[in-house]
Amino acid sequence: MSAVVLDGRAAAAAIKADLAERVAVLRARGVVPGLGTVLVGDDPGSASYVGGKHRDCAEVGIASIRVELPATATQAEIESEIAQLNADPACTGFIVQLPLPAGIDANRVLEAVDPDKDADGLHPTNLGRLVLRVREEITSPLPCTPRGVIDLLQRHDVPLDGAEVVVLGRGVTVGRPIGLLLTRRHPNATVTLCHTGTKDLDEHLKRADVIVAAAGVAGLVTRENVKPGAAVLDVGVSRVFDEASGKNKLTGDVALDVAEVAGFMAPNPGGVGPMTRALLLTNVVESAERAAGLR
Ligand SMILES: Nc1nc2c(c(=O)[nH]1)N[C@@H](CN(C=O)c1ccc(C(=O)N[C@@H](CCC(=O)O)C(=O)O)cc1)CN2
Repeated sequence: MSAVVLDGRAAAAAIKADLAERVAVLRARGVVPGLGTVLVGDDPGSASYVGGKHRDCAEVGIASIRVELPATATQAEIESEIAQLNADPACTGFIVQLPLPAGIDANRVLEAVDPDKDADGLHPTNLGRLVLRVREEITSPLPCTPRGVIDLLQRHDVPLDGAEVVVLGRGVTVGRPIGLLLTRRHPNATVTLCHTGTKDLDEHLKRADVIVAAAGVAGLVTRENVKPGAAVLDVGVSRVFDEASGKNKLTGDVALDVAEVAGFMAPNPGGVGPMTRALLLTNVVESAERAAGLR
């Protein structure tokens, strides 16, 4: 078997084309959506992700506001920049790029963001809304990577009703929120949250119809622990030394030969990453539409 590729680049391009039309409608009404980013420190990976977010903004007509602080910035300095973005009418949504330097309390930083401008959907109020009022449509920003994972599965008609879904990783951007969102959208999916400390991980993986691997451990999922026909989405990122180039290389959680047994596979790169970026823009446009009374 050779897996159907869950092509995040193609799906993200379609989402961005739709957003460009919606931004044009907003602009015609005098509303210009604006994404703010707060980047603290000089991590090249984070700088590159933030750069990508602003290129995406330019593509769909969203204005960009960039805040950059040195790695020595204090908690108070970061929170002061957040307060300014909260108050800035040109900024309709913003994010603080994670991870933050050691010594900064990321929870306090996330809590300082106005929940209505929380483009990452990671404010406690917005995460809490995933738990409450389960029979109502969610009208607040949603966490981007979980939303991207579910969108990619739905676009390819991967069955989720009654599916056994194993999420690998307990981080705040993917592992913890994805079960909350998935069971809102597909109440009959059974979601198991596993991690590097899970006993008998292999048994959980072998039972799964869908695996979302976000543990950040290179090659953790191998073809031996994947059920034939399962959907496997590689969201993990780790840097591994590459003998050939003498440099560190970005590597996912899923071994490449898993594609020989899986039914669907979201590769890394080219799978969920581009969806994370596209859904961030979606959150910004949706916030602007809500503020303009269009939703
Ligand atoms: N505030 C946030 N910080 C972080 C998030 C987040 O969602 N919000 N997620 C990650 C980083 N991230 C976005 O910020 C992100 C990571 C990867 C990609 C992506 O498109 N990756 C490409 C490959 C890129 C490469 O080769 O360097 C892909 O998968 O094809 C987008 C966004 C942590 N921080």
